[in-house]
Amino acid sequence: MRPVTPVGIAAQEVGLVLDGLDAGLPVDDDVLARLRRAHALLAGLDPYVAASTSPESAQLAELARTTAGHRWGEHPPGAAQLEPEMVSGHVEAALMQLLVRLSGARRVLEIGTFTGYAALAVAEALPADGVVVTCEADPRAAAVARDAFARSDDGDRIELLEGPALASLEQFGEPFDLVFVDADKEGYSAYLDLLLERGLLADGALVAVDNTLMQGVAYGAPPRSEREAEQGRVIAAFNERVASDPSLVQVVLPVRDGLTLLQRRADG
Ligand SMILES: C[S@@+](CC[C@H](N)C(=O)[O-])C[C@H]1O[C@@H](n2cnc3c(N)ncnc32)[C@H](O)[C@@H]1O
Repeated sequence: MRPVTPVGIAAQEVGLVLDGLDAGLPVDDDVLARLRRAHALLAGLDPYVAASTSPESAQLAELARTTAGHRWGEHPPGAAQLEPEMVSGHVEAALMQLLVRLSGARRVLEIGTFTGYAALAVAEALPADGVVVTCEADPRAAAVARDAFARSDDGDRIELLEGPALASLEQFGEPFDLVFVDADKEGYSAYLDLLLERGLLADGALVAVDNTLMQGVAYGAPPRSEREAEQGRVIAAFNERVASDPSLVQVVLPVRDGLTLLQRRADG
């Protein structure tokens, strides 16, 4: 079957170039044309997806700017390095907003707030009596998010719990309609177990899990650091656990760094 996706076509072009180079063929105009096509296919993808997606609100655009410009400085011992690239951002948050509206969710849980972009996006899409509970371990990120929520008309629908998410989850009693898992990758399996075992998922609840492609390392792309290799192994193990659980149905969307949508089977 010939590839039909932009990424698949780009991979085929680069593969043909590599085959030629392995066979000792020269870098001629045909090779350069294939590389240029592959580059155009890949480089244009994210900007085109963003440009074709509904624009973010003014308050989300402002939070995106604040996040991009924030200087986190030295991280305290034991805390992870925070960086602007952690933000979920426009396209992924637009998808979360659509999921809120499609599912009719009223109670949403986010694990991993960072500066609050997705929480604020979800709050925008929730009905007036909806609530998003968001968990953040790092006080520096929580402070930026709290400030953004305080300045927003949608902020009164957001409850920010500061501290390790696992401890917060253990205190919840009421189930959620939609959960966005976007914190430490090592915790993903424990979060899912807890959600399932403690009855924190309402009937038909949807769980969206971020970074399930882990920059390609999850499916075998060579890692650029030992940290990346470890994160790739953790996410690959999580993906296997989800795929081998007959009580779940799931789809992995290649949105941003991969977003898995999963649900307990109705008869599971
Ligand atoms: C990728 S960012 C989240 C991005 C956010 N969802 C957004 O929409 O912009 C991951 C966040 O999870 C937080 N985090 C890491 N481990 C955590 C834990 N055990 N409990 C709660 N938050 C944690 C990090 O401090 C970081 O702010």
